Order: sequence, then structure tokens, then C-alpha cells
Amino acid sequence: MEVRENQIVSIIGPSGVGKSTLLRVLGGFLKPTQGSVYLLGQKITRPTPKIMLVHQSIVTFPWMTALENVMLGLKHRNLPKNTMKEIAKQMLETVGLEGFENFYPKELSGGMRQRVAIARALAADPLLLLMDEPFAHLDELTAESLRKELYDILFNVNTTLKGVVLVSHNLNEVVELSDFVYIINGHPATVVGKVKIDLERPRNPRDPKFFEYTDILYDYTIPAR
Ligand SMILES: Nc1ncnc2c1ncn2[C@@H]1O[C@H](COP(=O)(O)OP(=O)(O)OP(=O)(O)O)[C@@H](O)[C@H]1O
Repeated sequence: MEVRENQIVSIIGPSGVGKSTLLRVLGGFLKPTQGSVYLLGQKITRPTPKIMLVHQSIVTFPWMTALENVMLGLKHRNLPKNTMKEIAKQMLETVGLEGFENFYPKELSGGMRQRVAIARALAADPLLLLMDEPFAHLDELTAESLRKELYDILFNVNTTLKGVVLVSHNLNEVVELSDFVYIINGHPATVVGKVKIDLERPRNPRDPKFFEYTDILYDYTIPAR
């Protein structure tokens, strides 16, 4: 599998097939028994700030403000505190949370907390972002508005990001966001399909072409009859 510049590449497949496991391998959190992961030619064998992970369970620290949560992502960069504050503020602005810097997680909605988690990941200046069902714990309307903005949040002048790997079980979400979709299945899992989503952004889920892609992906994921 490969991810190229400014691409969102998704992995779909049945529950328990190993999607999250694969993400953990890509992030260097888990050593594969076979195969290797390379980031710009460099072999990944352990976690690195160049690869950040956003979980499905929204991870924010309740005793820290939104700004302090984002500043955590900057810790390894050894910057002066004021510079850290400035960058964290800018990241919060990038994810649409300007003005919420001093709010604590409990004062924010689930969607806003996930935005804080994304801002924290982006503040680390990663090249690759791994997203494991990032909308799973959001209500549909909140997820929809975050999905709409996601591409622009991720790839813009304020971020160093080059690519995203997304794990999702929501076919509409995958068609809306991805450049390529890998379908994995079996035990042990293998790639059983690769689909290029050739639609202009922003994408319209009511576009007939959009449905064609969800149909193609659906055919790959249902068990053989
Ligand atoms: N290739 C593999 N090698 C070793 N263990 C695996 C492999 N694939 C899956 N597993 C194991 O199977 C279990 C489920 O895997 P995982 O959570 O990655 O699946 P998933 O596709 O993300 O599932 P879900 O969609 O339900 O979140 C885990 O305990 C994991 O350790």
C-alpha cells in the first residue's frame, strides 16, 4: 500500500480483520511479523512524531484547557513557551476553534473535542496522520460537518502534513474523503481490492457518481453469496 502527497487513503474491511492493527503497524507502535513501513524512504520501526494517530475514542485531557491539550503535541519540539502557545492557537484556529482556547474538554461538545485532538496531532508537525474511525463517537450531523471541513483542515499552509490513512467502516465517509480505498479481508488479511475515487472536492453525497462508488465498495465488502 502507498500514500502519496496530499492523499487520503482509506482502509475498509469487516470488523476484526485487523484494520486498527495495520494502523498500529504503520505508526511504528507494533512490529510486523512480515513486511516493512517506509516514510519518505526511511524505515519505521518505532513511534515517531512524524506519524500521529487520532483515535476513535476522543482523547483529550480533562484537566487541561483546549490550548494546553494542543500544546502537548508540541512538547517534543523544545520551543519557547510563547512560541508553543502561538502555534497551538493557530492550530485551534485551523480546526475551527478560535475563541475556545481556554475552554476545558467538559465545556466542549464531542465534535469540538475531536477537533482539539486533531489540532494536537497536527501541532506535532507530522508528515502522516493515521485516523482510526475518527467520527465513530460523533452524532451524524456533527460528523458530517467535520467531514466537510476535514480535507481543508488537514492540507493547508499551516500544516506540514503530506498524507492521511483513514480506517472507517462507513462507506459514504470513505467515498467523501478518500483518494484511494484499500479493501482488506480474510485471515490473515490481504488486500482484496483497491479503488480510486475520482471525484472533485468538495464532494456531493447526492451526486449519482458518488453512489456508484459506494456500490463498488459495498460489493467488495459483503460476503460472497
Ligand atoms: N494480521 C494480524 N496479526 C495478528 N493479529 C491480528 C492480525 N489481524 C488482526 N489481529 C488481531 O485481531 C483482533 C482484531 O483486530 P483489529 O482491532 O485490528 O481489527 P479491526 O479490523 O480494526 O476491527 P474493528 O473494525 O472491529 O475495530 C486484535 O486482537 C488483533 O490483535
